[in-house]
Amino acid sequence: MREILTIPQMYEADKRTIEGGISGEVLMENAGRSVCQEITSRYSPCAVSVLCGPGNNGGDGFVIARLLREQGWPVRLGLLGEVENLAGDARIHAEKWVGIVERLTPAMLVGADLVVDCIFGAGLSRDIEDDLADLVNAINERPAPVIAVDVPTGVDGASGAIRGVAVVADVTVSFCRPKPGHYLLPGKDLCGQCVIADIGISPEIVASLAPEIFINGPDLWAQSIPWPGNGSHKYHRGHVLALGGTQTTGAVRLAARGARRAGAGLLTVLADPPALPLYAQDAPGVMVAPMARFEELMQDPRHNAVLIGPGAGVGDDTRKRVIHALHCARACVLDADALTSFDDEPSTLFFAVQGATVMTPHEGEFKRLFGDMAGDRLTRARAAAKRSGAVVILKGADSIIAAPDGRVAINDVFAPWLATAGSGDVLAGIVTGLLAQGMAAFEAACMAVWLHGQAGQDFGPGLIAEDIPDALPGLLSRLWHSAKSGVV
Ligand SMILES: NC(=O)C1=CN([C@@H]2O[C@H](COP(=O)(O)OP(=O)(O)OC[C@H]3O[C@@H](n4cnc5c(N)ncnc54)[C@H](OP(=O)(O)O)[C@@H]3O)[C@@H](O)[C@H]2O)[C@@H](O)CC1
Ligand SMILES: [K+]
Repeated sequence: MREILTIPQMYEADKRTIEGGISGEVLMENAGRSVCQEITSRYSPCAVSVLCGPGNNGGDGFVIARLLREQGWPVRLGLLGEVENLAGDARIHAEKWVGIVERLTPAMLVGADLVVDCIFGAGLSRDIEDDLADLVNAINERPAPVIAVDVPTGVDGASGAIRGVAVVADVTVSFCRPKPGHYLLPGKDLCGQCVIADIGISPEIVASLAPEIFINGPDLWAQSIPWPGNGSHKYHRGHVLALGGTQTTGAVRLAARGARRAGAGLLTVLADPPALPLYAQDAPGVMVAPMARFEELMQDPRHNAVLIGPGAGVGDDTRKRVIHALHCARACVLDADALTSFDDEPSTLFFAVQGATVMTPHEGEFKRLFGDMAGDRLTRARAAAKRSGAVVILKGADSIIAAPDGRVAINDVFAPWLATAGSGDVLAGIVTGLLAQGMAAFEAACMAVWLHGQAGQDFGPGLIAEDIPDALPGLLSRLWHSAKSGVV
């Protein structure tokens, strides 16, 4: 279940299921029952207030209220608007509710031990304002736990944006597959624990929608990991050229360690002669060569992956080296200064992309290179990948990995410890190390972001960038043992 459905895909899945013979009324019953089961498995019977909106999210609420009451729970139900104005399946289920329908005001919260938020779901179409905003704030001010149905009211399911105000939920129960808003910030933080319930939409129907958005994880790329075999030698595992700075050497030293720990067979740092001893002394397994030999070394096809950016310096020299590396069609990872060097002429960079290329901008670098694109991070990363022809890793707490062919993954880890100097350099190194071993660009980028995130999550507080490469052997061992036992 790594697929994420967009909101239009979810409506289409609903439609195709109904065409296939399961009625909308039954889907809504299934949705309500799944939420009811989550509630009864987590809480003992207590006073519940079910808050219903005027659409099908509210319709789910009528089912939940009825089923909880049938099990003896004390339930109050409040509706935004009148039952007469409800339509379709929501109307059908509203008419099965035999209790009182109260007005939806903050008075609904008085005495509630548990709140069920069914005000707006996938159909949220504008900001929440006025009395409704007051109600949402009142829900958030009270200590009673909140179960959100589909998405917390106010969270845009497509983007994770907060439309005015939003409910802070303890648990969110959504249906069939997650939506982007469950994984993109800030929405992700408001969902609490996210549960995805099966309401009868078949995997075949989901597959027929050809989902392109995924939660990043081993089942997305583990099959593509190029594990070495008995007959492998170091050249089978690739030879990285990492272009190092003269003044700033730490960035490439960190990146080099990341690339080597990720499995690159050999790694040569190119730098101006005064800096070479520093790189050589830093790690005995690293080779060094003067930067003046870059073009000559690029003629040897065994040098199959190039990292340019960390500590490279912004300007003409970096620009020329990037264009040369891209023209040689080697796997290229472009980070930091390699991206910033093209702020004034991004189309020169995009035009030169031809082989496996991964760009790793953070928000600031992204904006400078791709300009002020419209939309949320997911939409912008996808547009940037299409435009540049490269795999784009838009770094952040919810890193997005987008391929030019439309595939995109959202990373799902909690690792704020990674916000530390040098962490991005290590990530760029890990991507390069995986590309050097022949992994395809999208899979390598996804795996690198996952390894980086897991390293941060596992290590926890106190992490410094140097710790990330050293956490890789443990993570890779886990993946290796899973691969050997056939479990992903
Ligand atoms: N698809 C499926 O597979 C299944 C879906 N199911 C459920 O259906 C839900 C989607 O239902 P939905 O399409 O009726 O949308 P929903 O979220 O109820 O809201 C629409 C209403 O809200 C109103 N409104 C919107 N924003 C507003 C604002 N800021 N302030 C004020 N009003 C605002 C909007 O008004 P309008 O924009 O039309 O003026 C309209 O009246 C989905 O989340 C899931 O829970 C399940 O039953 C199982 C199967
Ligand atoms: K909701």
